[in-house]
This record gives sequence, C-alpha cells and structure tokens, in this order.
Amino acid sequence: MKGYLILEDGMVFEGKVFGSLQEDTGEVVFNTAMAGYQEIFTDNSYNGQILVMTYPMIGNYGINSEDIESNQPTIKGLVVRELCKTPSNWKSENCLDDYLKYHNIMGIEGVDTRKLVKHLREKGTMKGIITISLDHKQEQMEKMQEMDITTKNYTGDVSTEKPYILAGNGPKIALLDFGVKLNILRILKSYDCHITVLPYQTKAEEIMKLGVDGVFLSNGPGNPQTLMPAVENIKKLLHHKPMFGICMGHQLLSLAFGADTYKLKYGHRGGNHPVKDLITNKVYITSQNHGYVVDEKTVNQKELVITHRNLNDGTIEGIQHKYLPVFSVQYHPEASPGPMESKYLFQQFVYNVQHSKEAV
Ligand SMILES: NC(=O)CC[C@H](N)C(=O)O
Repeated sequence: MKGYLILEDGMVFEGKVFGSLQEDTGEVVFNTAMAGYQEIFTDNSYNGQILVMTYPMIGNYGINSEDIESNQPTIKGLVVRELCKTPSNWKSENCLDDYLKYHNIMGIEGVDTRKLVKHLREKGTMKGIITISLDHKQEQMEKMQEMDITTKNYTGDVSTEKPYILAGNGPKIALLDFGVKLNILRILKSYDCHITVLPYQTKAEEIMKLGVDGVFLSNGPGNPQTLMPAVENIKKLLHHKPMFGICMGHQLLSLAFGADTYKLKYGHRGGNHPVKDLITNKVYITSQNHGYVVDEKTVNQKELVITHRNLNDGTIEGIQHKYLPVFSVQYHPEASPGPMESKYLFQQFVYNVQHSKEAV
C-alpha cells in the first residue's frame, strides 16, 4: 500500500507502508548507525520520535528476543530506504514487518532517505506523520505545528512504575529510571552491583533511606527541562553519594549544578561520533542518541571540569565535579549498538562507589 511521510513544513515523501496501519506523529530524527537497528528501536530515548535510518537496507538480519534495550519499541514510526523481507541470521526469530505490526508501529519503505536527511540537516528536525493518504494534509500540518514536543513529558511512559531489585553482592546502587537501556543494567550487573531501579519521581529522602552506596542517572526521552523536580532531587543527593549519569542523566546532573541545556538543530544519533577525552587527549568513537546538549557558557568551571568534547561540533560530552565523586557523559558507554571502548567508565563509577564507601 502506498504511504507518505508528511513533514510539518509541508514536504512530502512517498513510499510503501509496512508494519501496522496505525498513523502517528512524532519528531522526525535520523540515525546513521550501520547495524544494531533492533537495539535502536527499543531504546526508550526514542519515545515520541519517528526514526529515519540512513543505512540503505534495514531488516536483513531479522529480529530476535535477545538484542533488546527495553521490552517494547516506543518509536512513533520508522522510515527506511529498503525493507528486507527475507531476513537471514542464526539468531533471527521474526521479521521486522511482523515485529512492527505486533507493536502497532507504522513504517514506510522506499523513501529517498538521503534527500530526507539532507532536508532535516538543513532545516533541523521537525515533526512528521506517516499516513496512507494525503487527503488531510492541511489539517495534519496544522496539528503538527501546534504540538509542542519540547514541553511534553515523555518519561512517564517509559520509566518503571514500581521499584524493582536486581540482586547482587557488590555495591548497592539506586538507579533513577528515566527510560533505562537494558545494557546499562547488564553492565552494572556484570560488576555484581545490587541495583534498585526506581521510578523517575522517587524523592531524594526515599533514596537516602535505602542506604545505597551510589546513584546512577539513566538515559531517557524528551527535554531534560521537563524534569525539574528530578533535578531538585539530584541536587539534594549530590553531596552525599557518588553519581554517574548517562545522556539524559548527564543533562539532569548538569542542570542540578546550575548549567543550562538547549536543543541541537538535528541532534547526534549514530554509532561513530568522535569524542575527545580532554584529560588524557585520547579520542573515543562513541554511540550517541541525543537532541539536547549542555550549554558550555553556563557551566560553572569553578566547580566542574569539562572532561569530554565532541570532535564534530565541539559540544560538551562529559563533565566531572572537581571534588565530589560525581561525573557524567552525554554519549553511550553502554553502546548497544556501537563501540564498547568507553565501557571503562562503568568501572570508574564502581571504583568511586567502593572507595567512597571505604572512606565513610
Ligand atoms: N539518550 C538520551 O538519554 C537522550 C536524552 C535527551 N532525551 C536528548 O534527546 O537529548
């Protein structure tokens, strides 16, 4: 069946629909990773977004029940150049078409994704809708223009409703769940951490009562400035517990230290973003997925050190407190998908937690 991606600015891309026929609206963003589509679709940080994959064929190695970053994809739509309907891989259990049908997500294939991405790079990300008809284009455009994605809370949909524990014999970690990727939990488990995963609105006082040794701030969807109550909570914990934040966690931690964040024109989403560690001068190739970034001008450098920088556009990729065992990165050391070379940051967190515990 013929389908269309209509952008907020009126531009239309034609293709063929697949997956479910459930029309949906979202911010149209693109990811340049060459592999790992299943991890990307199930990364909760994409909640509310229509995803464009720049790699020209998607679906060729199918879908399996292992390579997931959450139990269900929360993307609002998928745009690809070519959908592979005959997957081949020893792990494959399902094809992408059926997987999207099952999760009620509409996809569109046969789209000139190169032209689309060039447009988004030039004009910036914008809202879009995948639909099977152009009959309501004007209304749909007006509706999209009215929708404010920068003030909407996307976290409630993806954070755990109730606390849960992943038992371990190592350091006790409270993880504030803003839409956590499962690989973060897998890696913390590999250090034998005892992890209590908490709803994102859990109060600092309740976290202190748990008697944990460290606090982890997860990744997650949406604008960090929609989560100011969480920022207030983080402020209360800063001087008491070692902390590590990834992506949304990094943005919230920076807000808690009084910095500001802003929205990038088209964000960073892919598996090969170069980041320089400004302390060691080493360059890491990193996995990224973010639309917002910390504003360098607002970072209080009497208190914080800027530890990492993106080599493509110079934006901040990591901060560390000068005296407290508190640090965060904008990129994804848990990869999934992408390079694993920044995984050592988890070890640094575990080290901080163990040493602060000994010092008490
Ligand atoms: N992966 C993330 O945690 C993304 C953080 C935030 N939603 C952003 O887009 O910048």
